[in-house]
Amino acid sequence: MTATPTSVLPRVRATWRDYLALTKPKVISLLLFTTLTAMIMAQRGWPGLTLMLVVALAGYASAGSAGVFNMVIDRDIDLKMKRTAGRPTSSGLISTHSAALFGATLQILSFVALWVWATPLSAWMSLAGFVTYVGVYTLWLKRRTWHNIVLGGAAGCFPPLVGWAAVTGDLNLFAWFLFAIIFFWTPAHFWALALMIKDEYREVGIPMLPVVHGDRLTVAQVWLYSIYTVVLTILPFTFREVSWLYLGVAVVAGGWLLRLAWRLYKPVMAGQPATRKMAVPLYLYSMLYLAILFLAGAIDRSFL
Ligand code: HEM
Ligand SMILES: CC(C)=CCC/C(C)=C/CC/C(C)=C/COP(=O)(O)OP(=O)(O)O
Repeated sequence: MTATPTSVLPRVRATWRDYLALTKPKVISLLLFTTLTAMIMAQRGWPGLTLMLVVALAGYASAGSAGVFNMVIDRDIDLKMKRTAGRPTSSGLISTHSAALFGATLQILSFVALWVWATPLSAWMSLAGFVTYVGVYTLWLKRRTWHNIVLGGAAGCFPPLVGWAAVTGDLNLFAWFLFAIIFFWTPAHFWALALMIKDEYREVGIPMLPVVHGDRLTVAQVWLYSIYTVVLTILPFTFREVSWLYLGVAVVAGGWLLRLAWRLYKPVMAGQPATRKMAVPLYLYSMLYLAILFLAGAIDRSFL
């Protein structure tokens, strides 16, 4: 009898890598970037290595915990989509019970760490992000309405508030601007992606905008939200919260966002179906754009 190579046997024991995968590390990297740069903006300089490390670890744990619960709740639909079928909660490699225990532990540790070593408000903001992602987006809206990512998208806006509150113990108008920038940015980020994977969403019955109202309304919404975003990013300059460096970056990087959104909008409005190739540039650039903008804000408020 010939032995079966171990690489083709189904795995029965989860490793730390599988638990790490439950936390959606790539998505969190950008969420955390907005948290840490918001801390620098709040401090108008370096807030200290210890506080940065505490917030980075606790922020990871909180957003990671949200990702874990999202994968527990959505394990049925995740299993039916190619992109997500291999998730440990869908494949059964990690049981619902173990995943929920892991997620709850992360959330409790994060809340306590932020409360004790940062500020209570930062702990509440992080919990609010968790509740919005798991409760409002995943449990309530995701399977019900195409507005899911607009309202539920507020979850991804909390990380800068966590960072700001960790430094100042408070939130001001500029901190809420950072929240609003991500709020208006999310549709361009997500609906560009939704156009790329609309067939998968259709098959599992998730009412994302391209599935329920088609490509034309989607690109029109993406175009409108891109305009709102760019206008909004310029406003802090008028309040003298930031100076010329940030303004220059916001205009140039925002101009590029509008260019890519327009290049998606124009052919689709002219009657062409939105293809994956048409949507990829905007989806990929959306992430770079947000990173550049927050980095520019941090540099501007530290040195100018
Ligand atoms: C409701 C709001 C949002 C929705 C529905 C959404 C949805 C998604 C989805 C489905 C992906 C594909 C990732 C994968 O296959 O694992 C993705 C990728 C990504 N998202 Fe979002 N997103 C949202 C908000 C955000 C926010 C606020 C950030 C950060 C500030 C963010 C950062 C990223 C990053 C960095 C990726 C790339 C991950 C990769 O390459 O695997 N997203 N998003
Ligand atoms: C401060 C704090 C705790 C914030 C947490 C917010 C958070 C994790 C936002 C990320 C948004 C995101 C990955 C949405 C994808 O969900 P999806 O279910 O549509 O994507 P999927 O199909 O890949 O699971």
